[in-house]
Amino acid sequence: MSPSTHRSPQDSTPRSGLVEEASQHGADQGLRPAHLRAAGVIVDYRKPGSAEEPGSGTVVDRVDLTLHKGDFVCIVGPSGCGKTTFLNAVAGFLPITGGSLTVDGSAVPGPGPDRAMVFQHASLLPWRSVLDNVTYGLELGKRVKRAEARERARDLLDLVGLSAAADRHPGQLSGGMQQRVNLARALAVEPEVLLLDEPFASIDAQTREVMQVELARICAEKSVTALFVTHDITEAAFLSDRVCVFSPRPGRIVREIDVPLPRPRGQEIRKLPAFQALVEDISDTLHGAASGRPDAAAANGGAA
Ligand SMILES: Nc1ncnc2c1ncn2[C@@H]1O[C@H](COP(=O)(O)OP(=O)(O)OP(=O)(O)O)[C@@H](O)[C@H]1O
Repeated sequence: MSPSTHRSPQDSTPRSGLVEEASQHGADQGLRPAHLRAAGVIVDYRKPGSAEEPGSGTVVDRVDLTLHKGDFVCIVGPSGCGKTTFLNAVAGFLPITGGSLTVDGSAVPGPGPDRAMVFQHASLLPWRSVLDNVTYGLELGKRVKRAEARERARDLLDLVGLSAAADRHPGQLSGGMQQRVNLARALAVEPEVLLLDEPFASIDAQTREVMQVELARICAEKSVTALFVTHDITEAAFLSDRVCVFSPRPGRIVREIDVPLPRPRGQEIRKLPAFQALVEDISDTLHGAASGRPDAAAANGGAA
């Protein structure tokens, strides 16, 4: 049997016995309050009053997604399907056109310190030291005294393995090190939810695998709730508690795939047959979704 279960919000037709497992999962999760909830979220880029046909600018289409405290969820989907758009809406950078987005039951009014975003490119301030880059967000918020901010930044640099680089400048760091600083900077504001948009996409494959282990460890240690967008199926399988597969634009969740692999996860997990079966299952679903046959792919994957 596949190591995963599946859930397809747009299709309530039972496809296999695994639907019962998914329902059980839902019932278990239902005992915990939702932390981040997207309910019927629509994002449409069409300008108000535009002569374009209604719906022509729809990029995200009725996305339902619930994350509980400490969940790690990855979003995968074809290029241009709306993954970044959805993440930006959760961050509050973009208004939603329909549905609702809540954190701990309160509507997301716009950007806020409860949600921090890590982008693909580290965009550190080159004239500031590594330590001062990490304290930057805290200085902007002005809620933390300087001494406390520096102490917190030192703890975070320790967590990401960069204590020795605190006084260096970004230009003196490798891409992987810069992205570690970026992560420490995002964690410094102690966000409720960490949003990550392909943060390791421009890092070499070997460093990337190390960073994945580190990120999983850090999120577990800090009980961070994480929503992570990636094109890399192996990365999604390694990091996630659940993988959400989006359809081509307009992006909808065609399937949520549970990842029942134990934690903590080390590099050795990649060699497990269960891991490889999971990667294949996600891949089949993604290719099915991209070719417009998400249900066929989901049924095959779920019943394998
Ligand atoms: N500001 C904007 N105004 C109008 N359309 C936009 C805007 N930003 C993005 N789009 C369109 O929305 C769609 C989804 O873009 P988005 O970047 O969210 O996709 P994605 O799934 O993250 O893509 P990729 O995987 O290639 O990064 C694309 O067709 C894109 O052209």
